[in-house]
Amino acid sequence: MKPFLALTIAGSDSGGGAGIQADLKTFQELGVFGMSVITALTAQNSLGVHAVHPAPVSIIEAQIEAVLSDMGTDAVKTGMLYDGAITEAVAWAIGRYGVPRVVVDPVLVAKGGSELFRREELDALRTKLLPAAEIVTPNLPEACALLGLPDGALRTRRDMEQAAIALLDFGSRYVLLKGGHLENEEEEAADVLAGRDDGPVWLSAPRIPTGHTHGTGCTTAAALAAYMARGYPVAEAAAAAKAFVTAAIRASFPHGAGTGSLWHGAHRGEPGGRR
Ligand SMILES: Nc1ncnc2c1ncn2[C@@H]1O[C@H](COP(=O)(O)OP(=O)(O)OP(=O)(O)O)[C@@H](O)[C@H]1O
Ligand SMILES: Cc1ncc(COP(=O)(O)O)c(N)n1
Repeated sequence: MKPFLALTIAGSDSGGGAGIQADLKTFQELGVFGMSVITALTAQNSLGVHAVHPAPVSIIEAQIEAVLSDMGTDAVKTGMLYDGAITEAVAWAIGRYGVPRVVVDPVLVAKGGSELFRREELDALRTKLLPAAEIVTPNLPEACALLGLPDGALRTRRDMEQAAIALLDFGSRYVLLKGGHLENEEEEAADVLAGRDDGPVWLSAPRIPTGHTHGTGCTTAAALAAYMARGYPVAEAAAAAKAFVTAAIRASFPHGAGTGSLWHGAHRGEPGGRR
């Protein structure tokens, strides 16, 4: 048996809840063999990002080359890319190796507000990477930044639908706009999926009353990539990823003194707690 393969190109989170660590846990949970290209090291815990050390572009290119020239992959997921030069190198390599399915999570800011990407170099994401994506998965602040809108400009479901459709102009086939940050949606955590050929579809789940949501975005995009690696069409992969992340948020736990982590094994239904 040869398993399906997925490659994450992202930053390392020492706390284990987001970035490369969340992605590899999610791939494994969903029966997909995970591989990784590390773009940056972060010293991170529940209280925030304490230090960031980007990798040189040459070692990022070497990691991608090592994996894709020999092993190949069924899907790629990108996360924290830190700056324009790394973004361009990743976009180029994805194009060179003809990666079949590409999920771009345009990570800009961590939960606590630390910048994980150089804002002034956002054009590299817009013009180089988004056209290579089958699907891009911004949260509301990321959608505002990509569209050049002021932060907080997207406040209603109608705003979200319009923004998701507008984001398609950057060239991806689909946009999954995540509504975790939509403050006036008390009852539901609702995301909208827009496609070039399909009208917007809403994916909703009950909003879970927890502050322990470190890594929700990475986990969603990684689950999407895992299901896409397994051959699911985008709409089915997005619905399955939503179910996976909702279960992981429901089983989230205090992990440090600040924002706690998701439990990626929750979908198995096993109790994860200590005795
Ligand atoms: N409290 C919650 N209960 C249920 N689902 C949630 C909750 N918060 C976020 N979600 C869901 O989690 C997924 C990730 O969305 P979110 O908007 O939080 O991503 P993100 O902003 O990229 O993550 P982060 O804020 O960690 O960077 C979405 O499907 C969203 O609807
Ligand atoms: C290395 C790294 N990558 C991404 C995020 C964002 O995390 P999320 O949006 O999933 O909370 C993070 N905090 N650290």
